[in-house]
Amino acid sequence: MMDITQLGSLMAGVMFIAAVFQQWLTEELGDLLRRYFHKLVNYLFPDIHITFHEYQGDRFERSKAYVAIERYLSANSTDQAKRLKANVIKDCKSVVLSMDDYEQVTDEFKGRHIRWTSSKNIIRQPPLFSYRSDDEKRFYKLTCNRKDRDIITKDYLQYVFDEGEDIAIKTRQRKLYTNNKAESDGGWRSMRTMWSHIVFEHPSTFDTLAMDPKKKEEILNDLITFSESKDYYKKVGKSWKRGYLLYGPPGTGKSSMVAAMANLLEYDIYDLELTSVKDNTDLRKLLIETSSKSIIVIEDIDCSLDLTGQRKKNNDKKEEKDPLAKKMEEKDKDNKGSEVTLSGLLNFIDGLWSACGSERLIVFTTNYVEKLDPALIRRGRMDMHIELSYCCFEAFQVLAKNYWNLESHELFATIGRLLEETNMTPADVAENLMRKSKEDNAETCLIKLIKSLEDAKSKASTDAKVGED
Ligand SMILES: Nc1ncnc2c1ncn2[C@@H]1O[C@H](COP(=O)(O)OP(=O)(O)OP(=O)(O)O)[C@@H](O)[C@H]1O
Ligand SMILES: [Mg+2]
Repeated sequence: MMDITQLGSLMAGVMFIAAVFQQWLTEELGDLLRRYFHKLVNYLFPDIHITFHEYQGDRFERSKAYVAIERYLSANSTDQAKRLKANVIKDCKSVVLSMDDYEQVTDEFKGRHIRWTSSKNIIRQPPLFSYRSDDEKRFYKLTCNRKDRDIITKDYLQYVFDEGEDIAIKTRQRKLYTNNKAESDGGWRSMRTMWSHIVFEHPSTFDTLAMDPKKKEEILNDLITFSESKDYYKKVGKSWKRGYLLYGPPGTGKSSMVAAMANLLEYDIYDLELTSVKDNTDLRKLLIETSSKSIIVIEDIDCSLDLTGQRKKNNDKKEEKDPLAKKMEEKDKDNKGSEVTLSGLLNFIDGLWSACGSERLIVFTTNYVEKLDPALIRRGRMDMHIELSYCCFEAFQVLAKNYWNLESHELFATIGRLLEETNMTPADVAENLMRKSKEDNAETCLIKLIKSLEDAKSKASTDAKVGED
């Protein structure tokens, strides 16, 4: 027979086992129930929603994601929407349509369906201290199936953002920037941007550029390869930029080529006037403010600064200078107004800061390549050296086609011979071919050009004779 104590222990043991079993059952059951509950919710509500607000927090700037989505939807899905908003761009030259509030469009990505809705929240009481005066908060809502969540949030959204950025680049108005001396004078003014800009509209293209066709083809290929090599530059660990040195006599098309490059790749141009830059710090500030997809051009680099001299000066630093010479040097510096040094410029081109933007060309132009410090133009800094020279016959043919739509003419042979015998810049040839009065026609202009070439030839031979004497 069991005594009372043994019975009590047995009961306690049974109760303990029952409690453990009950807890296990609840957990298992709970898990099971939870799983079924989730399944039921997924079945009843299979979609997830992601919202993208136009403004995040109280920021003044529109959210980049929202703007990219807006552009993407404008380009791809507006034909589905019934109510559209019109945005006029490029000085009323084109209209971009975007879907109006509370419109809905659908999209498809790798077989998955996506729904986009444009919507807005009306804020009853706008915050007291807000940059924005509007009391409407717009947002886009993306709806997709829960099971597509990963592919949509990773691949699809990245695709939408990239497409949005591409559209922005294609539809933007390109700009020609220049650095303004007055803006970098210090004080409150230095807070403002140091670049000022106008709309960039230059008609020069590679088609209108008169030069040796082989060389032109080589430059075109180089530029196109560069613009398509984002991944390659990343792979080899180089920042995505390329330097071009354009050299040759005045009027051979250096500036025209910079414009043609910008038109080909749809880049902005930053025309950097080095003599207006106070010092290396300002040069770096200017660099930081430039955007990607741009050409930074320093024209007539040989005249911009005494860069080679500057280097020499640094080398003689240790020598004791006589006070008068020192004073003269300082005065000279004041007159020049710029303390940018060669090393500052080299840093600008390929120092660490130069990687702050990407897809950028740096172009130097000069009439005197031999005057430049070799450090400035070594390969890697100026990757391609392009000589623009006097007009050859092929270059003349391009100009004849541009100015008179002329492919051939009996006078072409004479012109070809004269161009071989004398040096004339494309600018001068173009000047002769230009229509200046109503009486001018292709033939009168060709005759005018022949006359100019003959004059130039006889002038060159008299100059040579004088030189010999
Ligand atoms: N290679 C060229 N092809 C077509 N047009 C040209 C060419 N070179 C010069 N021109 C014509 O001459 C004008 C002056 O040329 P551009 O300003 O490009 O010369 P540049 O080499 O930059 O001269 P500079 O060294 O004086 O700055 C251009 O507006 C263009 O009409
Ligand atoms: Mg020029």
